[in-house]
Amino acid sequence: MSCKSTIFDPLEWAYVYVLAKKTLPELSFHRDWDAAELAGKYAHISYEVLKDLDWCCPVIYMPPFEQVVNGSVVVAVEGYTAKKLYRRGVRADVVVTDWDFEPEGTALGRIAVVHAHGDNYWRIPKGDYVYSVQTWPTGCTVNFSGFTDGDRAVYMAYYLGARELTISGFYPHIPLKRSDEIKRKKLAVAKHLINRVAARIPVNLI
Ligand SMILES: Nc1ncnc2c1ncn2[C@@H]1O[C@H](COP(=O)(O)OP(=O)(O)OP(=O)(O)O)[C@@H](O)[C@H]1O
Ligand SMILES: Nc1nc2c(c(=O)[nH]1)N=C(CO)CN2
Repeated sequence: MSCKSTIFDPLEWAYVYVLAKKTLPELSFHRDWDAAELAGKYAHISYEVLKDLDWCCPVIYMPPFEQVVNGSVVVAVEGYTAKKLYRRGVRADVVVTDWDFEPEGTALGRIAVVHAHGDNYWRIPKGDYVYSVQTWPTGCTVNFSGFTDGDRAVYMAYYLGARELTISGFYPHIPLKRSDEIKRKKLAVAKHLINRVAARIPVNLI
């Protein structure tokens, strides 16, 4: 398989990145490029493996999800969610993760999309993963836009051809894992970005 770096919509990414930096100046964006370079060295699988799936109408499961519904692709946001789906008898087709919420659950999915950023790149493993970045992509990495795992999964589905999508469990008012100012601001960014995609295709929130 050919392996080239890909960015779907540089203008959208520029919008997202400005928004994220303005909202969350406490994060280490100055190390995002180091993260992308490392991911570029790790990456040997193109995001194109994702094109083998039928993206017409995916379901994206966020960590607090309750309902399981039919869809053409099952996307789990974080290993935690892949585990939760597995316990309900569902295998994730894709796990979108920045490797910090029960990452061992990533192995339960078929394809993992591992995000490298300036506050995690020393923790992400080298493996048979698709690597996403939040800089101009390098090596075999991909920039889908989006920021947190949840909204990045939504952008990914949109760019891979979703004509409509369902999100199960996006409850930003009930933060999981921890509830601090950074988490609340990240979830507010996620909500804003999901709404941007929802202006382009129908997004059902359940
Ligand atoms: N109520 C919720 N609580 C937590 N995450 C949610 C919720 N609803 C949706 N999500 C999505 O699930 C992802 C969970 O990832 P995780 O809890 O690891 O946080 P994160 O965004 O990686 O931030 P941090 O690394 O600072 O904890 C979030 O990025 C967000 O997109
Ligand atoms: N530099 C940096 N980038 C990120 C971070 C983070 O903590 N630091 N968290 C994200 C997902 O929530 C997405 N991108």
